[in-house]
Amino acid sequence: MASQSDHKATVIDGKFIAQTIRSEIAEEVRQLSEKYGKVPGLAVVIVGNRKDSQSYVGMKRKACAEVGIRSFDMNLPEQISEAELVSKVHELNENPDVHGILVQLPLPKHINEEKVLSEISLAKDVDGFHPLNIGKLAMKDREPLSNPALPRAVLNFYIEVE
Ligand SMILES: Nc1nc2c(c(=O)[nH]1)N[C@@H](CN(C=O)c1ccc(C(=O)N[C@@H](CCC(=O)O)C(=O)O)cc1)CN2
Repeated sequence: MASQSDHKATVIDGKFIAQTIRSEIAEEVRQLSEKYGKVPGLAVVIVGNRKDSQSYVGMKRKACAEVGIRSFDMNLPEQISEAELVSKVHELNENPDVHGILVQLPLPKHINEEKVLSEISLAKDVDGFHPLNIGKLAMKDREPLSNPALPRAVLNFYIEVE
């Protein structure tokens, strides 16, 4: 039986691993653009002025820029209605240059988060927060969208290539 002393602690260098993954993604994005003329696009939607949310969103937009993913910034006012926000999500669903959508949480109290998240196209749900993606609803007559053949840069994006 293995004793505790048989196990050596390994220090994980998270910054190095993150940098390695980002470099790999940057290369995959470059190849995707070169081969198919398609640049992955991520829409980052933020509602209101919460400092923490703004900071997370800023980091996500910066990370996109670093690897060559085009980010579509949508900064919406705190007072936006649920119906208006859903309509913005629908616009992004229809935009062929937007391959991934994330809505920063939490949303203001007057907005039903689950309703908004359920309006994000399943194919563009980068957070995987859609009720179908988190398994709150059963998949009916649908093929799972995750395709292991897609490179990591587009794992959560769905880009149709000819
Ligand atoms: N659309 C989304 N909204 C929110 C998410 C999300 O994943 N998608 N998560 C949080 C906010 N958030 C990112 O947006 C986030 C919060 C906290 C952390 C985290 O790892 N915290 C660590 C500290 C990390 C560090 O210091 O480097 C911790 O708490 O231990 C990551 C992401 C809500 N909204």
